[in-house]
Amino acid sequence: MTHSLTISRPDDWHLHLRDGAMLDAVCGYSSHFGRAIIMPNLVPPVVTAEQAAAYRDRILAARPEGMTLRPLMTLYLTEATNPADIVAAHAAGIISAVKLYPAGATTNSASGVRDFDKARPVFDAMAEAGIPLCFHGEVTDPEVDIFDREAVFIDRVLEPIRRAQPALRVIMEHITTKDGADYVRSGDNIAATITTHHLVINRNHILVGGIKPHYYCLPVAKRESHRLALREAATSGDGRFFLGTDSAPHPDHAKESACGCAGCFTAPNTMSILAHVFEEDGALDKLEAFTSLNGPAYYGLPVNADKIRLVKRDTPAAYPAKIQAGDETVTVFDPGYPLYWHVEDAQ
Ligand SMILES: NC(=O)N[C@@H](CC(=O)O)C(=O)O
Ligand SMILES: [Zn+2]
Ligand SMILES: [Zn+2]
Repeated sequence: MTHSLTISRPDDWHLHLRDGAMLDAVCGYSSHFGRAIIMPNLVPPVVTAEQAAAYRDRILAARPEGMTLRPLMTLYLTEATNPADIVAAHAAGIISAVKLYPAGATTNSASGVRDFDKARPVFDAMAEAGIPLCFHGEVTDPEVDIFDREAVFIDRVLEPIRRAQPALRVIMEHITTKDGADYVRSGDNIAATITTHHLVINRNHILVGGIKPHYYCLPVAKRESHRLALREAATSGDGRFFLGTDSAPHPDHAKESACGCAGCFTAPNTMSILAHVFEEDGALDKLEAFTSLNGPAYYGLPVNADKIRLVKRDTPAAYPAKIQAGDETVTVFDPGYPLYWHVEDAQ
């Protein structure tokens, strides 16, 4: 039996496209998406409107022929960020959001924020201008267990910031816990992205039977009960949860290392995996809300006017196990099962 489903073109509300040869190699794999929030954690980070505009132009130039993805740019918040610069970049249409990395929390986050009080003037200006703030929500305190860092971030950092500035529009990026999902449901002006891979893997996938570097990302996947809580949130249709793939390519040599870096590259098979996951949970009717409706509603943008079609066939969808990026390879996320949902453009 062939099933098919036509949905508004999805958006990716959290995407790493990198730069240079890696950008050229990965950009085309996000072609099913209408728009993507582009993460600013380049080396050096994207901290000025000029850098964001130049990066946007490099992304537009890297799109293969016929690809329509519109990059929505972000600025990387540092302790030196001037509130007026953010407001001006947003008013000029150069940026759609600002990204806050706690210093040292994840890949290329060394220039992030250490003392959150220093960013209060930025939070106030963003609240007034209605600019969304995306958080990598983990504390970096070495005393806090890595599996607890998201939950502790909510209590120690996010809740005090939101209490001081309730009008700030917050997105908790890539939530990995039931705590995160529950917190998002508990208030106003808060939403969360959920990645494809956190709907598929728990921490056993990373550690049982040998260490699997290609399943290591940050925040690290948690125990099964948390994965199930994320599945419930994503497939519920609740407008506060939407897709941010966090597709984060790294060269294989950097991941398959004694100190392997964090990130899963999911762009090539994300929509096929999501259709599989939503079908498994009897929630295919909620897929469009998660991938195509809830994100634009929270960001105050229109839903994409065009559509894509997902077709379930008897033969698995083909995607590469690895891609070439310059003289390096990048491994594509393996969900561990064949994917029968194929993605097509629809009229
Ligand atoms: N998610 C990851 O594990 N890695 C991301 C950074 C991030 O989103 O935290 C990356 O840039 O590689
Ligand atoms: Zn992150
Ligand atoms: Zn990310």
